[in-house]
Amino acid sequence: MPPYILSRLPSTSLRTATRFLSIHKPKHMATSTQSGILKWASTDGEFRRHNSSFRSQITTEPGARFAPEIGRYHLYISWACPWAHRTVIVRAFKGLQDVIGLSVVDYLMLDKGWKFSTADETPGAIPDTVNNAQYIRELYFKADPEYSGRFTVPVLWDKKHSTIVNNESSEIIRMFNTVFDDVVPQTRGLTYYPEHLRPEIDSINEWIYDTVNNGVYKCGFATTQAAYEKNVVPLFKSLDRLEEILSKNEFLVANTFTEADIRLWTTIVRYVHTLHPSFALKFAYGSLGLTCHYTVPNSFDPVYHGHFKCNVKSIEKDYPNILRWARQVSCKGGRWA
Ligand SMILES: N[C@@H](CCC(=O)N[C@@H](CS)C(=O)NCC(=O)O)C(=O)O
Repeated sequence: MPPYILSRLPSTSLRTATRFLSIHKPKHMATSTQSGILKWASTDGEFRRHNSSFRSQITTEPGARFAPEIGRYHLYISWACPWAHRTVIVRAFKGLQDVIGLSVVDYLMLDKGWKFSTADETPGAIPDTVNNAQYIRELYFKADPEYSGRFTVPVLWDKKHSTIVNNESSEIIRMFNTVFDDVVPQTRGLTYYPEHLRPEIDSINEWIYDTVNNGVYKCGFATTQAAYEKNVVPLFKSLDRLEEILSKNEFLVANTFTEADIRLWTTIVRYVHTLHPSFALKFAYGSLGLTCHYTVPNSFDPVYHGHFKCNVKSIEKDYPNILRWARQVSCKGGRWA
């Protein structure tokens, strides 16, 4: 096993992180010897996210190729994925469970990428009853035989044209937010992207995406000390900034619960060991009619703090307002289900 990259920490603030660390890089993290689908970093050691390839929209415009219809679309997610997690939350908040089908891949991703399992093999998994695929990659090739990008979740599938509509979570949540309003009148007008707050939401999303949502990946998948340090500092600056915002506000934008909260929450919830499982499971998942089996009580997904080594500070100990907000968002899930 290669020596753990943080053993060469230069600055005092970063050095404090070592008290949280194990001394070896976890096996699943990218190394320069990894190849193929599990190779995350570029040759300079930095993780660079690829743009999502399928960017069509479901719209209510007359003659639209992808029109909102009950039972026509299917969402593929992984419970392990914060991007996919956003989409399944908005699907639930907007009451779309009976409108858009759901498949959940196995939590484990190996050489062929995300795989489907039965619930007996992996609790929480929901096989692909639409395409009968064994791996997510099959959907990409069905939609485009020449596809050469990554095989990511979420995937929003159109059964009518047998193709992928969109595989970009930020766009999928925007569609779910409004486009089915005529077919699900019960949640019409319930919006997580209110018009008057859009500039503020867009602006906060932008830096949170770069330094927090994607920032944790840039730290976790870095294969050099330099690449790690370049990204861990902005990540914690942003967490400090969020702590300040949340010390004065209930939610991120205008004291209103918006998509900015949902987008941040799915990252933070993977960060915190002590967001009590009853909040996360019962409120955020259970009462939404969903079950999250990949977490177990008392070890709430420690992926970023532990595996990704984003551990200069701890949310539990150093960010009381982010923790308070994260718990509150979990409760919102229950109230709105
Ligand atoms: N831009 C995409 C990113 C999705 C993404 O990166 N998903 C990860 C899981 S968290 C994935 O499926 N990765 C598989 C791979 O890159 O091979 C989105 O926001 O929807």
